[in-house]
Amino acid sequence: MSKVIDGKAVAAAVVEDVKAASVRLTAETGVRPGLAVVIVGNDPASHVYVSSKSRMAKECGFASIQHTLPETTSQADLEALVADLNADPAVHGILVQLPLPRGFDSDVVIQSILPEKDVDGLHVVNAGKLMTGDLEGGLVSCTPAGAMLFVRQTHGDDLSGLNAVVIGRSNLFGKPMAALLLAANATVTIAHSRTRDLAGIAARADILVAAVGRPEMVRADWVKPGATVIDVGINRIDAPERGEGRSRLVGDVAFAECAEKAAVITPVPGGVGPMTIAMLMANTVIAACRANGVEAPRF
Ligand SMILES: Nc1nc2c(c(=O)[nH]1)N[C@@H](CN(C=O)c1ccc(C(=O)N[C@@H](CCC(=O)O)C(=O)O)cc1)CN2
Repeated sequence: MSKVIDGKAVAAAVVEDVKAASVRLTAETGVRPGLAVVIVGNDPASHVYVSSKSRMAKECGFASIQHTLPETTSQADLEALVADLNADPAVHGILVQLPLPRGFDSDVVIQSILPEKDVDGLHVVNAGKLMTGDLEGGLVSCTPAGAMLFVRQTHGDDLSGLNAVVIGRSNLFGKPMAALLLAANATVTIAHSRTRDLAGIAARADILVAAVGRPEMVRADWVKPGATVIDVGINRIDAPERGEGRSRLVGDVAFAECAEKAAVITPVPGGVGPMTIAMLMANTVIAACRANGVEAPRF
């Protein structure tokens, strides 16, 4: 049986470090880190995530400003809000919750955020810094940064000689995760829906990362004995065994059978998910430190 990573505990430890860095910054400069969280529309899951982000920001001692906009907001109005937040010196981090409602051009909105305030790490400047191995100069996307912390805690900072396979090639996760693994000297393969022999490629991975959004797609025969398996999927499936109309969360990995073969594995829920919000707090305090000429903490 493998070691199951407790994402909530790791996230809580990150948040403690963020709080300490926030206190230090305020003591040295009188500045409180400021995080602006923007949500458009009524998606219930997005509202839950945004409330958690705002609550966690307050816990970290940040000034947290939530902008809740109706679905009828125009692209121009959203971009105007981002421009105001860019110009506000009390705001060090700007987060636009994704997905935006149909009709918005998310990419244009994300690229309108100043790179130094892009605490989601999605601006092309931050993506470019990550791609060129400049991990300290930019801001790294939160979920991959969290998943990478698990990998570093398991294998150390140098992954030389290890094969890593990332299944999924999204800008939000797959590509930045692959870049982080590469920067740590892993031999990295990005696999996706058009990859031939996905199972065979996955089975060669010392570090297998699944981010495809397909419930329990990764089966035991995809896992190399002794591998580290990081599950980034969050899929809600019907659970009639829990009663009529009930559902449950599962990852992209068939947890029970894969745990028999892996040395280390993350659960869903309680694995990578909680790290997303913790690393957002980390990025915000980093951005606030940099904006005020104070050495930024490393996570
Ligand atoms: N602007 C962004 N939008 C979105 C991001 C993001 O990083 N930036 N990521 C996701 C949603 N997300 C945060 O925004 C997020 C997803 C999941 C969790 C989490 O803790 N999940 C729990 C389970 C929660 C549940 O019970 O439903 C877990 O895995 O344990 C936190 C944040 C898309 N949008």
